[in-house]
Amino acid sequence: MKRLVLATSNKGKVREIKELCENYEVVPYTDIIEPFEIVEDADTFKENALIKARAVYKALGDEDAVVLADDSGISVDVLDGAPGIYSARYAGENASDKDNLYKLIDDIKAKSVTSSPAHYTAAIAIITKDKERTVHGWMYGTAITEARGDGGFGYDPMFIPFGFDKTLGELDNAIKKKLSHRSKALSLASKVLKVL
Ligand SMILES: O=c1nc[nH]c2c1ncn2[C@H]1C[C@H](O)[C@@H](COP(=O)(O)OP(=O)(O)OP(=O)(O)O)O1
Ligand SMILES: [Mg+2]
Repeated sequence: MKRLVLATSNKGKVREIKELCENYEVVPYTDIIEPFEIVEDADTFKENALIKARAVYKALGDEDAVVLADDSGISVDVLDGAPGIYSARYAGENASDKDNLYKLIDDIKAKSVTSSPAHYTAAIAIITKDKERTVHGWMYGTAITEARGDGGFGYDPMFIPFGFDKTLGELDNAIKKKLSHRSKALSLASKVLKVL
């Protein structure tokens, strides 16, 4: 089985990517080398995914490694697309998922609405010795001003995917697996990986 090293320290992403890439031995880089800080200072999801994948590829020092990074976030229409690429640090540099979630709820409430169209974006970068590749996936829906359910991670308790009336915190995991920005991006990524 081909080994895929994930350039992430987000346990929610690791769990989802493992579930979605059954044909690979998926290993977070933190299982191989000491975790280190990666500064995600680009201004697009794509460039930030490349920064993470390049940093881990270099740190592994194994030219045959296949490294996959995910940079993702939620964009809320009523907030002109915020937090977007700043999703992980919306409530501050060391903010927890909960801090970010409740700040987003407060900021939507401050617009005097109880919901807003929103979408998730995932950019996936894959690096091998000869090439860098990127793919994207999106999931559209509604951001609401309360947290419901504890499934998924991050902003999932306040996100209702289009066509449903429950949040990703409440819905069965199988639904997110089918619909998510990450699963769509990974489905394209799997086509890239097949030709490696
Ligand atoms: O499916 C999702 N369900 C809920 N929330 C999500 C999802 N996908 C991304 N998100 C949120 C979490 C975090 O606030 C930000 C990602 O930030 P992002 O920098 O890509 O990830 P991270 O810092 O947590 O881990 P790492 O950079 O090590 O991969 O968007
Ligand atoms: Mg990050």
